[in-house]
Amino acid sequence: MSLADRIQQQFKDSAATKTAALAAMAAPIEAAARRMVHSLAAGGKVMACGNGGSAADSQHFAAELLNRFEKERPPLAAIALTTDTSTLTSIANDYRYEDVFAKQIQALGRRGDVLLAISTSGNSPNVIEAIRAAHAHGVTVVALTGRGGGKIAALLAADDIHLCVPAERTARIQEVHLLTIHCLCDGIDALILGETQ
Ligand SMILES: O=C(CO)[C@@H](O)[C@H](O)[C@H](O)[C@H](O)COP(=O)(O)O
Ligand SMILES: [Zn+2]
Repeated sequence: MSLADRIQQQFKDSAATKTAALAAMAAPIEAAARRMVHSLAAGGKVMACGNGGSAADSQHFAAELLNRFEKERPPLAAIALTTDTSTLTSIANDYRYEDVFAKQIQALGRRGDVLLAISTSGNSPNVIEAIRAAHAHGVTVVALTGRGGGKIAALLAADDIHLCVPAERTARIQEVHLLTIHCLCDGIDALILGETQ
């Protein structure tokens, strides 16, 4: 296959994955946006975590909430747990890499907060420990996964929300994760600004 053909195939696969994901994900994305607005309106905050590309997604989402997405509205309480290298390296060095997000949630998590836990495989141990810490502190989990949700699917509580991309390939899953994050930002803004009910 030529390089041009490979590129064309990636675009086609990405578009097809997004179209296939719509049916499975639209309703839980709506529920997640409503849950986040409910938490923010009650004085809660949204925390986000993940590894690699999902760490970047966590930061992308937190920045769009705290600063702005597409419209003027008040800054929203959001934090990525992936950014403070002193915190991350000291927890990984003194305890375990599995604890890098969980310990931050133990310190910062309050009942009614929301954790956006991102993992394409659903199997990253530090994201799993973050979900356990969230449950222990009354923090609702919105899990953004793929590949059936892996171990995270079995770990979620009844009132958690699972946004699972019906795809197997990490890159395609991540592309739907970014679309999902932008749907959440758009939905949160529309609810806060009274543009939708
Ligand atoms: O962006 C990519 C691959 O596209 C990588 O950086 C990827 O995020 C990393 O391998 C992560 O460690 C994968 O973790 P997870 O999605 O399985 O939780
Ligand atoms: Zn990537």
